[in-house]
Amino acid sequence: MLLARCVATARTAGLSSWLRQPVTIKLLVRRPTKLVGVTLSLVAAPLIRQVQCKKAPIADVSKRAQHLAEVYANEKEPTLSWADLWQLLKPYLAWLMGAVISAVGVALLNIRLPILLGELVNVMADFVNNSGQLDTAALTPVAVKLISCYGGQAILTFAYITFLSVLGERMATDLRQMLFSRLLHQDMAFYDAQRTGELSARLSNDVQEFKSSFKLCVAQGLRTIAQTGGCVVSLYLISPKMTLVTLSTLPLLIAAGSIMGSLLRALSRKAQAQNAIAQSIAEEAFANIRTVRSFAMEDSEERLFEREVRKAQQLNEILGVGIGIFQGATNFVLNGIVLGVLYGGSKMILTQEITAGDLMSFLVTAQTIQRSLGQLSVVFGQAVKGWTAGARVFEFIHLQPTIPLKGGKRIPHHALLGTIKFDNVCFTYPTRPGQVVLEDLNLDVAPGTVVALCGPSGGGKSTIAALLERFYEPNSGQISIDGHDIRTLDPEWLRGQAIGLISQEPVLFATTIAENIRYGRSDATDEEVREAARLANAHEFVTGFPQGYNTVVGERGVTLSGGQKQRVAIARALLKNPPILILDEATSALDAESERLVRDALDRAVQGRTVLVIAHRLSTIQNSDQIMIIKGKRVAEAGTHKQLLKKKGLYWDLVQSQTALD
Ligand SMILES: Nc1ncnc2c1ncn2[C@@H]1O[C@H](COP(=O)(O)OP(=O)(O)OP(=O)(O)O)[C@@H](O)[C@H]1O
Repeated sequence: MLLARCVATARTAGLSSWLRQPVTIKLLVRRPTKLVGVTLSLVAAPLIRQVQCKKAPIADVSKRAQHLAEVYANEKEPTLSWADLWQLLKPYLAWLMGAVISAVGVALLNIRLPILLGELVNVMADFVNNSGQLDTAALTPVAVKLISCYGGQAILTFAYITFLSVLGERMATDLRQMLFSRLLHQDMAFYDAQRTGELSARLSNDVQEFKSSFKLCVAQGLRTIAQTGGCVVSLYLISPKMTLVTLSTLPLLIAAGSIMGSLLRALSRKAQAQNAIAQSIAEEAFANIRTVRSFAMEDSEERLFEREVRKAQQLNEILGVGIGIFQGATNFVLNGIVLGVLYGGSKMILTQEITAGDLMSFLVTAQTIQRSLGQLSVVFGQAVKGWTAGARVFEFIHLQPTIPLKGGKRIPHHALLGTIKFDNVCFTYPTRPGQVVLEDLNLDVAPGTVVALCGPSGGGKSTIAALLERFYEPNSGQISIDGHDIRTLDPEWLRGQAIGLISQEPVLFATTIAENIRYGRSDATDEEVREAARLANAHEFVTGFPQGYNTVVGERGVTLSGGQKQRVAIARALLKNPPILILDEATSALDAESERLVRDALDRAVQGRTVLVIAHRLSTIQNSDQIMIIKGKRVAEAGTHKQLLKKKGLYWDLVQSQTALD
């Protein structure tokens, strides 16, 4: 095919006629140039095609991870206080005490067991040496003690594991609930700055890590500490002098341990932050899977995730090495101490301060301590991780929102007219303090009227709606409803009953249609839900589904069309029956038929309410009682459609641009 194309192209280039022509200088120069050009293009075209057909190179999406890393690097290190821990443990003190007593009991039995075994060996050695007969009278008490000890150990082990499991699970549940509740209460500005992946990482991974570490620390830590304490007493009984000399090394050990501990904590924090970055990337990819798919970015996302997960792996490996060094060094130092005891002890034997038997007992007990401390260093490594995880959880639990969710005045439903007033409102978003969005904005909305807010994109229309719902506080100025400053009104009442918001991209929950509509008012009857759906032009399509109102809509309502989602959202808002309604470009994302249905529903919805319509379409704008053009951080023009048309100016420009759109 390529060859055929070559020939054809050569023909069009006039190869045969060129060959038949008389040779001139001009011809010699011009035609070969043309031919070379054609030949080159013949060769180049498939190559270019091939290059174009090749899959686009994987885009560099690393900035996302880089941005996340910067966010984490700028965070200050969260801390966990003993008071936090106490607050968490207080309701479960009985379980904790049960666990502590059982764990210490197991430890004490562990100290007792070797002694009993020794006694048993002595009794057996006695009858082997002396009579050769089994002396059951001497053997039975020791055997009974030993069996009771084993039995006690089994029961206590069962008890402390059970107590700890109950305690750990209840504490983790409380922690999750506390964190979730505190997160739900945070200001919108907090959510503007946070990532959902990070929040869910704290809610699941960090709480899990904290719980496991706590259980391990109480179980193993307590046992080993009790064991060590018991052995130190035994040591003291054998030789007070040698015990005190050995213990004098403790402050040095503790100091070294603390330094190492803080290094490990820093490492652990880094590793956990990196885990959260990887999780954020995965969650974002899942949440935006349609965008990922439609841009064929699976490979890029995969690469990005792999890179970040590998970084997390490396940091965790370094942390593992750090913990390994710590444990190795601890063992080395402890062995050194045992050696030192041997050296000092042999000198004491020479000076007849202790017997060789005492030295032997001292060494065996010291070795038990050494083993316990070795285990303790493992516990310590885990404690570092748990402490960091706990600190990350409590960091958000301690965060105080600036706008409360509850508390304040409520205007009775029958007395609420729905007058809205913005007085010299200035506002900048907390996450972008350098950009003034509204400056001395004044706005008056009479009760029961429909006011269209229009104007250029980014002018601040949605911001006005957000301020009215008190998602943010204005920097200065006042917003009032029926003359009441909204800061004095109960936000729960304001958002839950006074104002209904229908936005451009309504989000539904992954449950049935009925439940999604009932989100507007949880005590609504089935008939009220249906009535709201009828008003919102949703009843017909809902009953067309095989499962009707019990149809599950998928995550964020993904299994419904845009228009259907919008109508369910309108039904949800109508069920609330709010005196003030905000329609934030509620129909702009719909096709003509869906828009007709939705607009029809909205026309019914606005009856008898004060309505703020954030509108782009001329048909919506001109049907409003009043039009306000938001431009230059304030209301640039206001009036009815007719009044503004007379003035021409800004509104005229808008009408011109919108006519084409409509
Ligand atoms: N959460 C936020 N944090 C920081 N800045 C924001 C936030 N939301 C909006 N902005 C900025 O505030 C300005 C006003 O945005 P707003 O959404 O109110 O405009 P709009 O008039 O509704 O625009 P559009 O018609 O395009 O929806 C814009 O410059 C926008 O970038």
